Amino acid sequence: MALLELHDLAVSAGRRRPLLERITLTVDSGEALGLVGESGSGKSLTARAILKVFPNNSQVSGRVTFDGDSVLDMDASALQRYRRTQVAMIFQDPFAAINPLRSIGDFLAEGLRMSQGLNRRAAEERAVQLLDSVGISRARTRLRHFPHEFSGGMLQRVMIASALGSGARLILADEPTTALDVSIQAEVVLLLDELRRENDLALLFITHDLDLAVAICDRIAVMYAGRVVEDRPAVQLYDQPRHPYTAALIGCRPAVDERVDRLASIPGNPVSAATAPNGCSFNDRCSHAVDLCRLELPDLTAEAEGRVRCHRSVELAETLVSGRRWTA
Ligand SMILES: Nc1ncnc2c1ncn2[C@@H]1O[C@H](COP(=O)(O)OP(=O)(O)OP(=O)(O)O)[C@@H](O)[C@H]1O
Repeated sequence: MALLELHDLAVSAGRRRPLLERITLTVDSGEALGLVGESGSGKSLTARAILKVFPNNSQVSGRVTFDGDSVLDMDASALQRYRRTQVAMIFQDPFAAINPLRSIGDFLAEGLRMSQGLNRRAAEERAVQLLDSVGISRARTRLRHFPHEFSGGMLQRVMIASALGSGARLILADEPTTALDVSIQAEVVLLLDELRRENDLALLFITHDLDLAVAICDRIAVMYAGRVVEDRPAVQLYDQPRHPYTAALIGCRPAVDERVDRLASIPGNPVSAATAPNGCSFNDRCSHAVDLCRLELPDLTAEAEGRVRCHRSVELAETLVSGRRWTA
């Protein structure tokens, strides 16, 4: 049984079309799943659905199951326990996710008291250990510091420490390095990756950066306009994409060994589920689209060790751009 399972999840917020549609995904214990797609594709909504957080007045159908328990059926106290002890979220901007008026020590200790039931002294000792484990020196002194005395990278380390301390089995990381200085993004991602492996944690890693996802994830689900369009082992998906959108994401990355004057982009604009065309949502940007693609939404079907939502994926398999051509 998967640790986390989303089955046929749909979320509508009073619009003509659902914001999320037919989302079926699994994450096993200790597995890292990358959730990749352009802005507005529904990545963050999916992550929030795992915590049973939905837009106001939304209609929700389908299932979210964690370790066999239905998250959408949890009452308030079960939900609170689940959010405190089973799933930890790391957000894009750590400054926005932490109370600026409380010390780092108070922040960590409060989490530890609530999730682990530790008393004040034990929580402080554990907080020191946790800061050590995420590479923050002079940990005991640092506990008395306030968020504004930390850099973004350091504060994101604190968030990782807090996630580890909660005992969560699944970490939801929503673009955890986007708000950080480029020079420290890699450090934070590597730390998250290392600690996740050491502690055998599952990870849902949300990013628009396919390269990053391939580097640290076992599997990748690509989203487009509120739907999953490809979900396959990371290396296979990168080397031999089966959906034209995945191939387009790979194709518009700059080559490592090329001088880049201008970043390539996929022609057309990303669409949200609400504005997607009929049939395959990607059809108006896809150079391989045929009439069928404009008429009928393809199913997400089992293919190439994963699942792909494209009428033409099998016949295009040899044609689509591969990530390999960039890896000299
Ligand atoms: N509270 C809300 N009410 C109505 N629509 C919403 C709400 N939150 C998000 N949406 C819409 O749902 C779609 C998906 O949003 P989501 O934030 O999940 O995208 P994303 O893939 O995470 O994008 P980004 O990379 O920019 O964060 C967007 O079209 C967005 O406008």
